[in-house]
Amino acid sequence: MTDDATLHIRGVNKTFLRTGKPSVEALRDIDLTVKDGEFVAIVGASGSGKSTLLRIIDGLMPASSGTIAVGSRAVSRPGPDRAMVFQNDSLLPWKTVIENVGYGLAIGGMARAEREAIARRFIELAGLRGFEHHYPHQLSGGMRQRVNVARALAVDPRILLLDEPFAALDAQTREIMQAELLSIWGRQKKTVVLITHQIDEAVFLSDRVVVFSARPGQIRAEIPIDLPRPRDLEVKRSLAFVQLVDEIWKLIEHEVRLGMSLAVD
Ligand SMILES: Nc1ncnc2c1ncn2[C@@H]1O[C@H](COP(=O)(O)OP(=O)(O)OP(=O)(O)O)[C@@H](O)[C@H]1O
Repeated sequence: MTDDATLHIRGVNKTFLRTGKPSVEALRDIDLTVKDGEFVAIVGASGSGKSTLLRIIDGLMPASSGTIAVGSRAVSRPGPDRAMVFQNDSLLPWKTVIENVGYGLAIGGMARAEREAIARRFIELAGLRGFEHHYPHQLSGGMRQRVNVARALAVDPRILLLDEPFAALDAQTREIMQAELLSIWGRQKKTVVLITHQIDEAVFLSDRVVVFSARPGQIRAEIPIDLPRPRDLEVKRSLAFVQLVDEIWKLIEHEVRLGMSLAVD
């Protein structure tokens, strides 16, 4: 496996062909490099192809054209170097927390004792110590989403792909999760691509915010976020933070309005 976890997205296009209906051009000419250890957030109108791009990066779906590489290695299918966290928790309801967190390792063939030891480490990191043998239905939404994040981290991916991971949470839980994610990332230094509709979440977490145009998704702007790190929730009250959120909102507002008028049947 390559040591360099830089993500290279080159000339990616995606058009969905639909039987009996017009095709949908979702992505056009996406070129993006996410450096090893960098945290990049993607924001944009609904339907601008953000989730499609993440699925292509993860290898769940092929691009119509273009390439994805991690370091010098081209990727076209899911692999242990990338892990995805979805908006809705995707836990197995019949498995306990420790079994869910160790699930990716079990699939990889790791023996029980070893994978449980690793799972315990990530359960602890996610602040879930004491809940190892609970089932998903015994946890709150925020706790389930922490299990999802722990499960993604347990396979030790070089690249973490987060598709609106906190969208289903209430505002306070979301803020706590944002701070937790930052502290985990501060220790683990993964390459991260986060999709979010919350501009303040994008600014708070990332090194760079990429703004997508309305469909077909194209990169409209890239805004470096030069707020000092480590960041805590206090930074959200600073003038620099508010100005960045405002700048990005102005960029995206026009695209959001356009996106509303482009809904697909
Ligand atoms: N399997 C598919 N078949 C046909 N069209 C699709 C398919 N998946 C996505 N699309 C279309 O591609 C476009 C991009 O969808 P995508 O989910 O990537 O957007 P998004 O930016 O993630 O949206 P949101 O922010 O609402 O989640 C949309 O118009 C969507 O309807």
